[in-house]
Amino acid sequence: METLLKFEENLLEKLLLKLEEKVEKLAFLEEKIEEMQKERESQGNEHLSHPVNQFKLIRRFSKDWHEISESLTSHSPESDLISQIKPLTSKVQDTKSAEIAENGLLRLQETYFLSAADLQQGLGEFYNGGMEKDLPKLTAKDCFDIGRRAYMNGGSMRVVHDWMKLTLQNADKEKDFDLMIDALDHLAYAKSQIGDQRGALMIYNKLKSLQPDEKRYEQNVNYYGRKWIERARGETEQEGMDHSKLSTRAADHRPEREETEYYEKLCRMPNELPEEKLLRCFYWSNNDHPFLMLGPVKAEELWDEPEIIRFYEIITDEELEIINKQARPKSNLATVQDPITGKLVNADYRISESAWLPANTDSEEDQKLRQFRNRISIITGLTMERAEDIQYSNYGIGGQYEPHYDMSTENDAGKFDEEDGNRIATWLTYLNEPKHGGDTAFLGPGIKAEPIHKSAVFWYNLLRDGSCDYRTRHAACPVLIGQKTVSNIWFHERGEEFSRKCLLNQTDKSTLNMFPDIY
Ligand SMILES: O=C(O)CCC(=O)C(=O)O
Ligand SMILES: [Fe+2]
Repeated sequence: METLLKFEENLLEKLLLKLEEKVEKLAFLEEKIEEMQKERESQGNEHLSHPVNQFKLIRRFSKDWHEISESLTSHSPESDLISQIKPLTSKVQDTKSAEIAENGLLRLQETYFLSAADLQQGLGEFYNGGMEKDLPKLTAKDCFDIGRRAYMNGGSMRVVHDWMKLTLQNADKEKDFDLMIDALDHLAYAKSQIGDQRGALMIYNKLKSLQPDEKRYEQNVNYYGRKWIERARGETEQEGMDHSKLSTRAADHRPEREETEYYEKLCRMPNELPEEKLLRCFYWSNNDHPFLMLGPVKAEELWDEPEIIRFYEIITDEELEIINKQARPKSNLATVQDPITGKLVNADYRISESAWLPANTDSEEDQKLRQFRNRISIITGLTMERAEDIQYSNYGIGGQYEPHYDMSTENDAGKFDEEDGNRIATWLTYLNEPKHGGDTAFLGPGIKAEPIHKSAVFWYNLLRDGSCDYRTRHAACPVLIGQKTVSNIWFHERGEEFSRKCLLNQTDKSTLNMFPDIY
């Protein structure tokens, strides 16, 4: 009996431990649910058009839902709920979506000259009349992770500094002591890098008093103390001064600085045309083509040399819907279960995703897409025979496309297929209209095309003698607010021998224009 009694005591102890564990887990889940519901409610009116909300949604899947799924797994590994959560959290983690989202916000900050506080406060200036309470805010941990990302990218320490300062202010309000220590540590380093040795010293002193066992703080106090004294005596130059502008890009992804700065400036500034520039707008029927005679297309010259033309209303709602419908499952997007239908649907949050639509079956949808292609062929006078399939792209947080040429240039290693020839022209359709940002910037003329819903821009990438037109270098500016989807069609040289005749003189203006004098 004594053994039995002892055994029972042991069992009770274990049961109690189990129970406590479960209660703790339940409390954790309850807290998570409350936190996430609160965050969802604070999304404000703008929901997913707001980059901060997009960022938060991705973070919930990479962090919160991951933790929930881990916690549930230890409760009941076979649960139905886990099988729904796991594939998505793993995909979000595998695709490094949280990192991409952090970089997206940093890119917006850099391009549009936003302060860390602008972003933290929910970009109020872009929401006319947007009430303060309707704007999504970044938490202390959000700020820390963004600042840490900037630090790991090896970008501007001024940016790291500002994010860490903001982290501190918010961690103080949220009473997150551990986070304050981490933020102070990074802030001190950033200060030392931007030449504020005294500031760094003061923070390390504070850290030393908070955590006396941490040897590194003591070493840093000594080091920065020495530096500061040397500087005060004029013995050393100010060290580690960060002269780089606001570069937040990862070191291995930093194209030519000068071009990047120019492109970012173009994105940031309003479109400006030289006063003397006379650009035309007109109805285009391509020399009274029977399809266009009664319904010519509204056209507008965005630039003349090289000629960049915008056509309005060139795609129907139905065609748009088909493109979206066909492209979504093809883009490499994570799938989630639709809570109403139970079917798997795509969660499109990625920075930029592309899909190719061959439109080569007998289905009604594909026939409609071929009709769209045919319309473009009639408008441009170019054949679709060698044109590429429709390419669909969807931009996410800070989604952009760095300056590039669409054609292969002399320097490209993998040249084009000789049978098709180079990409002679580009047709770029805007499938929707973001609220801010997302313009297509043309670096040659220094202008940009706003993404206007259902319009398209068209230009030739090659000169009349087949050589590259380097004035066509272009880029997609980061999307600040809203969503942007586009579709490209690239035409190739072969088959255009009669529609765009080859000339010996590439600079002959009268023949360079696609549209000879209209008037
Ligand atoms: O999305 C844009 O504005 C431009 C896209 C582009 O240049 C491309 O896909 O080649
Ligand atoms: Fe392009």
